[in-house]
Amino acid sequence: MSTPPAFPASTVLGYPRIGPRRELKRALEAYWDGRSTREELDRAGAELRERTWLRLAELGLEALPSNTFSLYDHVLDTAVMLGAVPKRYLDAEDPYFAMARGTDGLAPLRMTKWFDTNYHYIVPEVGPDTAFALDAAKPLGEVRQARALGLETRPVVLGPVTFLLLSERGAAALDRLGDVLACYERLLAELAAEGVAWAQLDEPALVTDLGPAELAAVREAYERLGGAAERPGLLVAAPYGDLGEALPVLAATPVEAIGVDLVRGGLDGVAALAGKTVVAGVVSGRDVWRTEPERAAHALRTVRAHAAHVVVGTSCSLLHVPYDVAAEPDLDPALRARLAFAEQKVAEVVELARSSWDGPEPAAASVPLAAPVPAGERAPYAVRAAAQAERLGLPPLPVTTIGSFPQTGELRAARAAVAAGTLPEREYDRLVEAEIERAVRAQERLGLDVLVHGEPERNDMVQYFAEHLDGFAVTRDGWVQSYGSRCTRPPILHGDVSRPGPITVRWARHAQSLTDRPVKGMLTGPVTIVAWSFVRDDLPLRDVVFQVAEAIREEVSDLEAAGVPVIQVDEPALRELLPLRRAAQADYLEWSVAAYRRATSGADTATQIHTHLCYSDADQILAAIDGLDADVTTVESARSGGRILGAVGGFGRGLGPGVYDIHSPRVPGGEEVERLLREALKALPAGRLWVNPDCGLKTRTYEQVEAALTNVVAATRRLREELALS
Ligand SMILES: CN1c2c(nc(N)[nH]c2=O)NC[C@@H]1CNc1ccc(C(=O)N[C@@H](CCC(=O)N[C@@H](CCC(=O)N[C@@H](CCC(=O)O)C(=O)O)C(=O)O)C(=O)O)cc1
Ligand SMILES: N[C@@H](CCS)C(=O)O
Ligand SMILES: [Zn+2]
Repeated sequence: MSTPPAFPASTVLGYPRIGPRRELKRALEAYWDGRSTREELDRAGAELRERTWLRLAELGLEALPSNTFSLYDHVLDTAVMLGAVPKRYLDAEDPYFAMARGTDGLAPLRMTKWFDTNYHYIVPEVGPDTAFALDAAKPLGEVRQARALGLETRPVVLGPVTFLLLSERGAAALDRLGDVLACYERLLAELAAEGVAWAQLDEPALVTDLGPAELAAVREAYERLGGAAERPGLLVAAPYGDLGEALPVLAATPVEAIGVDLVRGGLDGVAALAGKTVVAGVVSGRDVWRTEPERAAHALRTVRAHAAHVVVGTSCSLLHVPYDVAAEPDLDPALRARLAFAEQKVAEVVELARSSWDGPEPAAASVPLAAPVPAGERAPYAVRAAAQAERLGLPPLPVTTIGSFPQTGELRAARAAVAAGTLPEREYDRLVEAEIERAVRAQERLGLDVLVHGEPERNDMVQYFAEHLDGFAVTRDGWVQSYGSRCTRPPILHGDVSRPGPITVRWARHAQSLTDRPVKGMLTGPVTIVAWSFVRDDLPLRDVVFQVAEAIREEVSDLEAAGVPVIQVDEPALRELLPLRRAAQADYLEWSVAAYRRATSGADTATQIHTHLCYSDADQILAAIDGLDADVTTVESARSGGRILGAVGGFGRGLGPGVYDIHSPRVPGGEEVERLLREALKALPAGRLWVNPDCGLKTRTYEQVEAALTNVVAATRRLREELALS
């Protein structure tokens, strides 16, 4: 191939795509509900892309990315582009959304966490029979759409090695590397024929620990793609950490440009970048803090000393940060002045690219050493189990839910009205109480054993707590995509955390007053609260987590004092924060488990502590989950094909592997639930098995939930009878 033109001076690796006012969410949900057509959905997507490119150009960004838009998920887009659509989806009315969400007769593909973020991707299935065949319509279409606006773009595609490593079979799927590379070669040829100057292949898997076979795959992939006769210039981007041992391997291939994360990754290996264009990721895509210009300039100077050409960029896609600080007039001005969302980060990239990078060396980072871990122990499990059995008197295979019941439009609108000052708080509280009663009565009717209040008062399981703790700020419109059309507004943890007063007690007490059955109080754990917030960086993360743990410990104590017999402390993000490199994992697991125990160990022997994990490969951290010492652990299992069951044999306490995939609008039949329960009974003694959905029910409707739980209870009763007879 001929030498590509010089890479322009500034770029970002990707951009938010949900829309500044969540326009994509509304367009998707209208299409799924049958209120709009596929053409209308596509038009909404096209408008969002157009707005993004025009705004990035207006902000002065020199190299614009394309194909960073997705209707649901970019990993799913890549599977479709490569023809990796499992046969069972081909006849669905809309195979793309059938894979993402399932249909009446068809379960969706698995969904799990994207590296150490709160974004979730759809896990591709790649088998020996997958008939790879390139369909480049999406990346080509976006290049053409931008060109019609007079803008040249750099298509961004997930790279072949990460695509295969993230697929169901993981590293074993590298046996299909040759066929996948043939598709990528064709893609690059089609992009070159279109006149594209540069393409970006994202390879975040390269910042994880790679063995010899995986490193050989990196070498093979980029030797082959770099050697392709017809192709654009190639930028291989490695966000979320340090390239480590993959850096010399990648640097030795003919790719012209490498994108390095200089916020999370260090500068130690930069000498290996000699002769390359380096997209220096000095502006963080993972936090909302302004970039320190001295630190960024220092990194840029260091890279310049080695690289052939330096481009100022972001550490990763800006997908993980909200659009615009200017949309947040309510934030305290002193805090606002410290913040940068996507628009501000683009402006920082542009400004750095225009500056000379001269200036003083930055002051050494001064994060204090972590404080010692406070301890806390409960009575041995056997003692607790006996006391709790006596107090609760539950049947075998107790049925419970994970906490949330459907969030209604009425509640959401009421919360918006309280914020706008058009609905008095007292009226809102009455509405919440009525909703709690509705959830409690539904659970009694359905025959559940441990009830929940349904979380109707919560906008989100993290934001709600942030709103009631000191040390946090929350945003009005700081939405970030979590999966598909679902978004969160991560709170900003900027000061010391403390609890001014009880947070959940009045709602739990109200629920318990309505029923004789035990009600489970519902709290979010310290790791998850911190993981799903943007966190101050002047303290070790573990100290911040322990501050939150102290606040949750106080809440546990107040719930107990109010007579709540079961308390669940959710930690769905425990796996998410696991460092990507093994060397750092043991330390993290030690302090994160200790923080959970600090939050829960004040509980009385007869108070049953539950925890819950979902959306991640919990089987990989089972020892740590055991270390949480919760009396009962509920985990996602239905959506992930029961893979957790293979690992739970030695698990010593109560366990509820989910039997209902709450992500999908589809309702599982009684036989399906019974089959999943039988599978669980092969892995666990009946005395330890709990019956529950994969996760909370807030994204579902009452109609779906009641139908599904009817089937769950019926299947459980059949098995209870069988167990009693045997
Ligand atoms: C369980 N999960 C969670 C994760 N992260 C979190 N922070 N929270 C979680 O629960 N990660 C892992 C999993 C899966 N991820 C998600 C993420 C998000 C949702 C979800 O359902 N999000 C809702 C938004 C929730 C919220 O903040 N609601 C507010 C505002 C509602 C709203 O849209 N208001 C309207 C006005 C009101 C109206 O008239 O309707 C508006 O602003 O325009 C609230 O309830 O008050 C979503 O819809 O995306 C689930 C799982
Ligand atoms: N208690 C929460 C946990 C979600 S991970 C819920 O039920 O929504
Ligand atoms: Zn969950």
